[in-house]
Amino acid sequence: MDIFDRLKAAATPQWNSYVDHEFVRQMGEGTLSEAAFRTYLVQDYLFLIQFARAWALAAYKSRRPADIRAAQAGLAAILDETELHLRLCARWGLTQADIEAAPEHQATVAYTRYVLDCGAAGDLLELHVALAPCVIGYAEIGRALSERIGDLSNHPYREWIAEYAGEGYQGVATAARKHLDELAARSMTEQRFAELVEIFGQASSLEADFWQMGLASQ
Ligand SMILES: Cc1ncc(CO)c(N)n1
Repeated sequence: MDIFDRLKAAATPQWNSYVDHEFVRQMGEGTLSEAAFRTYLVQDYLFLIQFARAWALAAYKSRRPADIRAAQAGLAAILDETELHLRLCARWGLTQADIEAAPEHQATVAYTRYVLDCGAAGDLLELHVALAPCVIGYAEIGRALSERIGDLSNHPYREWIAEYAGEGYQGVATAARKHLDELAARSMTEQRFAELVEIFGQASSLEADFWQMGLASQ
């Protein structure tokens, strides 16, 4: 078991509330309303801007070049991801300026500032644990949806699912998971594990709240 599997096993209810959320189920079935998806996607763009800052903070908190590179890769992936959001929002006539002018929802503020605070108050391991549900979780969700659906060609959420199930994103998540494991092997003591489970569980619950924000908006 790597550290990610251990964290997941120790925070199973929070993890499941995130990856098995009703929003994810409806998206997979193609029944999710466009209004819910649109609210989610605009907020997710704002979320990604703050998460880019969190990955940049990970670079700042790194002493080793290998850790700086890992943070650089995470930051680049987050910025690339925003292209998907801008492309999909453009179809609704929303420009980048429109999206950036949207007020942040409380769920967006809560999750992003929680992670940034883990990075400000904690060490690099705490920050990466707070970041883990995001990148590794979406890779799991995307892959599970894509495997269940099979042929995505007529699916209303094909672009979103293909993005996270795609090789590029899967590779980023695999690298993040490996890096987290190396970092834990280097700097985690067993006494600290319970604290890290707290952080991982909290971040997973905030992910679930983020989906809920989309559902509640329709
Ligand atoms: C809320 C949220 N979590 C994770 C990801 C994956 O980067 C995302 N785009 N949005």
